[in-house]
Amino acid sequence: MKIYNTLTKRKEEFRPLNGNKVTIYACGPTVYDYFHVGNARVFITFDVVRNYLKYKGYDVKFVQNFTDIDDKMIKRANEEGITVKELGDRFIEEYFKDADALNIKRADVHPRATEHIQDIIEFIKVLIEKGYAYVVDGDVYFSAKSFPGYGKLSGQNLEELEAGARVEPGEKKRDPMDFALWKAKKPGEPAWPSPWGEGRPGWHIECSVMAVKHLGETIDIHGGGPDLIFPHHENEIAQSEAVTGKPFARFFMHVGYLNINNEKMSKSLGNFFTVREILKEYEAEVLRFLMLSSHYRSPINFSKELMDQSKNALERLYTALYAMEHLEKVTPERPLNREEEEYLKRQMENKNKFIESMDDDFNTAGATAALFDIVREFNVSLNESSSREAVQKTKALLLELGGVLGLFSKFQPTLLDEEIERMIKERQEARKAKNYALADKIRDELKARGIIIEDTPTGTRWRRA
Ligand SMILES: Nc1ncnc2c1ncn2[C@@H]1O[C@H](COP(=O)(O)OP(=O)(O)OP(=O)(O)O)[C@@H](O)[C@H]1O
Ligand SMILES: [Zn+2]
Repeated sequence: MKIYNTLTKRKEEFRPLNGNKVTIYACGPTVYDYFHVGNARVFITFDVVRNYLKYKGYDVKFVQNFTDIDDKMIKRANEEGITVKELGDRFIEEYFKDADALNIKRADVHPRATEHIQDIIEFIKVLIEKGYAYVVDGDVYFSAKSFPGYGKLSGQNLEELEAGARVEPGEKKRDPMDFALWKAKKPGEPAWPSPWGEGRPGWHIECSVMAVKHLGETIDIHGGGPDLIFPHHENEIAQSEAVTGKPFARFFMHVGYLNINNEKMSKSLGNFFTVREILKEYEAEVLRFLMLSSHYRSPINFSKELMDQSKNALERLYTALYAMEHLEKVTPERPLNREEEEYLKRQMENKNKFIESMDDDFNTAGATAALFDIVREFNVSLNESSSREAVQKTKALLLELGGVLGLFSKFQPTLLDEEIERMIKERQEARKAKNYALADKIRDELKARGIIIEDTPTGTRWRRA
């Protein structure tokens, strides 16, 4: 399969470094607020990348960090009158709520910067010993010019970079291109002891340290949003390769911008929707589907119209799934006839189309188109007199491929009457035992599956919505 590599600016054949193992590190959120739809694009993209590599049989280890100490964290914690730790704990919890709703699975490791301070200090010590970093009044800076490959990711040379660089007030670096590894404590800021005095780590160093610690000196795939190419990932490369002397990441993947009115959705511009807001109006899967309908590197111009289009498209897929579910119950169990065998061959071609699309730099737009081809083929070819096997195989195929994209999490096979009765009995027992949380959960689950229950003085009654 091929992946577009920002390092070489072209699609390259992907093979893992170590046999069947694939290591992926994605830069995660700064946890000072709910995440917005632009951030969600990155998380959903890497969730799909990971799913697909697993589907292909790779043994994937995926790490996504939480940046839980930086200027934004400190500012927000002060505004709210809480500690940076409390702020981080709160928004990590909120991150998981939205991620769960969007069916973004947990990473194998979600390291937090503040839990790696000692590792960061050790890493910086090596950089100083090797002559890549220097100390000024309790700050430590990385000297960009000391690292020969500096600029290789963003494709800029030192002169171009120098023209864009400046020294911010309060920074004591020798050269405008240098960047902070360690920042001396300022009044009112959280700080940790270090050989250079109390302070806190810079942003770039945390990812270098956590990636190497959890995934090894060379990782297969490193990624994030488009604004991370420079300086964040450029700096990560410099720090990591200066320490290890090995290539840091073999492939860099960068997601395209999610825009609104053709401008980057961002907190600082104020033109953003949080995922939490969107979920009040739409099923989470609609947002996920919207992201998948474009190639991950193409820009997306987010709008209500686009959400509505995605909603309709997703509904078409669900309608087909429920039609398959129905046919599966009423069709005769008999061997496939010739036409049905031909039909299943055409569906296998659609499956191949899905795989070819995904093999081509995770082209989810092509992959979702293949799902619609499967549905179209089903709609014209099968009916109540078709062989049950043909229906079952179609449904299994659609669920398998949709599952790779993280879709159809809301698909629930229809409940039989006796299953409903059994769940109602369980709920009654839970209520008797005063386990109201479980009782409500059962009621909600029934509701999600289209069963309405009513408690009456003579017992609980139910009906299908
Ligand atoms: N509009 C966007 N489109 C695509 N990716 C984005 C967008 N905005 C942020 N990202 C990405 O989301 C991830 C999480 O970033 P982070 O939490 O630092 O964002 P942020 O700084 O809060 O966002 P903002 O850019 O809105 O200030 C990063 O990989 C970042 O590149
Ligand atoms: Zn990072």
